[in-house]
Amino acid sequence: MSSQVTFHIPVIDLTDENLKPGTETWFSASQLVRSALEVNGCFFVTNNKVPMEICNSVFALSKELFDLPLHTKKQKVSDKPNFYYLGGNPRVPLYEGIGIDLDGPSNEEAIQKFANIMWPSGYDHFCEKINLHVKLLEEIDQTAKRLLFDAYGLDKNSCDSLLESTNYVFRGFKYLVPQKTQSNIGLVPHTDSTYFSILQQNNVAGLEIKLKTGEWISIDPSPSLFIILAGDAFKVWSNGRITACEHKVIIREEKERYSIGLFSFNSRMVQTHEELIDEDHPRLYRAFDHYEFVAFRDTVKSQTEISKIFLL
Ligand SMILES: O=C(O)CCC(=O)C(=O)O
Ligand SMILES: [Fe+2]
Repeated sequence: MSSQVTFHIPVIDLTDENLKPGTETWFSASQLVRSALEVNGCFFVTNNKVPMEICNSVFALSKELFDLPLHTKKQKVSDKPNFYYLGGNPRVPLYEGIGIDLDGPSNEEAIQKFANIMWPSGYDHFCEKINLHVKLLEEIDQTAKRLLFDAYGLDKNSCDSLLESTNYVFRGFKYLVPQKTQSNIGLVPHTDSTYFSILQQNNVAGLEIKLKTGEWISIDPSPSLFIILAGDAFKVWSNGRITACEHKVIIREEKERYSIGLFSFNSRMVQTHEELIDEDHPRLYRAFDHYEFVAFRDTVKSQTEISKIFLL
């Protein structure tokens, strides 16, 4: 079992053949995942099953998508807040993001619907490759969540219902190279509203995360290394045990940067898991509608204000 440590952040090999529920390997990986999420709110995953050929196609397709005219990218693709095109924000002028609302767990129709809006005459190659990649990322997401649930020794049925109520959004990002007079901030420090955000870079660095110590570290941009960040929803679900990982994007290279990610939300309410509430750990947070929270946090600028929103 791989437990190589990068800046004290473990790397879990999800393709390890011995990684099966009930084994010693599973148990030790689940403890690593739990402690990594409680301390720094993130860990790395390697998955040799994700063929580089698919990753390369997906990054090439993401570039094609961003090359479309602005009015095409800005078309309405989802009713959910932020599950669509974002760009032209004067606070982060280098940044562009575009989302595919998967409308539940992996859903070929949703990808097709998105592709038909962007390319009205159809684009089967886009649908095929994105669908394959999303499926692999979803497998990573669900295995990582099961490892976490087992580390807390939780009831399987209630955890299954959390997985079933997941709504994924697959997003691509593009960052311009800053001009001489421009700031190199790609994205300001923030936590995500998600349970997990699984991020993949494409050889151009930029993603930085804040450790518990307060130190910011830059994440290796290799496309074969995925980073899983815990977001606000897991902090609330875990009754404050899990840290929502603060991160930002800083463009330090003279190259356009592309990244992609799978983000998990709840199509119902986000609430604290009952088994994680007891006399020693009284309930800290109120339940909330995930999409209302996403919409609300857009109106609030400070991270401190955001983390107080769901406190009782
Ligand atoms: O581009 C990246 O690597 C990070 C994107 C991100 O943090 C976000 O969209 O919330
Ligand atoms: Fe983020």
